[in-house]
Amino acid sequence: MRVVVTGAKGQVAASLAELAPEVGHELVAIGRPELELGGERLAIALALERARPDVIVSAAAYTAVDRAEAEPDLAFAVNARGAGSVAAAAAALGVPLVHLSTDYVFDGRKLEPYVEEDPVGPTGVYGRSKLEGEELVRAAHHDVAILRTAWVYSPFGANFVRTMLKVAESRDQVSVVADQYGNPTSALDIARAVLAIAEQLTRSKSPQLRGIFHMTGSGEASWAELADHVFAASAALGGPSARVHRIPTADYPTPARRPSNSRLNCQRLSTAYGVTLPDWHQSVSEVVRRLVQSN
Ligand SMILES: NC(=O)C1=CN([C@@H]2O[C@H](COP(=O)(O)OP(=O)(O)OC[C@H]3O[C@@H](n4cnc5c(N)ncnc54)[C@H](O)[C@@H]3O)[C@@H](O)[C@H]2O)C=CC1
Repeated sequence: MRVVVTGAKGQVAASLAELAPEVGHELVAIGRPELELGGERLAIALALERARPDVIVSAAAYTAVDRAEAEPDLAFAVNARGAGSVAAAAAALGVPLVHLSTDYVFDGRKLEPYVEEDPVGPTGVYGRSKLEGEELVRAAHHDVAILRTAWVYSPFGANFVRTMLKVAESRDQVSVVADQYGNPTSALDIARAVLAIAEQLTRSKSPQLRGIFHMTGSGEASWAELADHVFAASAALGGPSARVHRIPTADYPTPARRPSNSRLNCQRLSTAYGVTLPDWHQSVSEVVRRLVQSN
């Protein structure tokens, strides 16, 4: 299977590039300048056509949640119209599309984990732009699995786990928000799941495999609990660690308001695809091991 992923250096794209050859798939990652999601629809279509995909994974996005509040036009150009253009290109090529979306389409007021049918209500520009992306993707192509994931970390790029390890190199204590709950998700696990999903999409036309699916690491955490585990795993390997000082969201004001509960229920994915991501503790330990040992 020849998998074409958008966003050459993103966490998910980099994880796919690492894994695909190991499991016998060809991976072509295309990023800027060849593929500019804020650019013309025709240019996006031509770049994807040249890559000759059997399946397209739409992983590139404007992911700077706080900066998006000051750059809504760019966030919507990339996450909404750009995503729609990728879907239109997949439709024109007659290939399935795996599109990544986010837990931040929800407002966080539900007390239980969100299911796919729950009403959406993004609290910021990033979430709104990704939600419009979902809608434009579905309007452009029927052969699509939209995967909403969350709290992504990996050995690559910018993410919370890497930030914690970096901060602990110079500080004994770090203040971390303790009243937002979600599902930490390793991009390495996303990559494995995306390939399994893409394989099934290329083989079967079943409507059960199409639509929106929640896909996160198993288990839930607050940011403070995640930080605790990062430091415990790192300390066990002789890496940097710090004490976690728990603070409420109110003490850590950010331009974008984040949902206090963005936990996702992933049952639908498991039923349709037989795919369940590993427990987050285990996956965080693996990423921390790689980061500490590469230092
Ligand atoms: N990082 C996270 O915590 C979460 C991410 N997601 C979604 O998962 C997907 C993958 O996320 P990550 O790999 O973490 O993202 P990332 O931020 O690591 O990578 C995004 C990639 O998109 C590229 N990109 C940005 N603007 C572009 C443009 N105008 N044209 C072409 N490429 C552009 C960047 O260069 C980068 O390679 C995204 O759709 C994101 O919205 C969903 C929930 C949480």
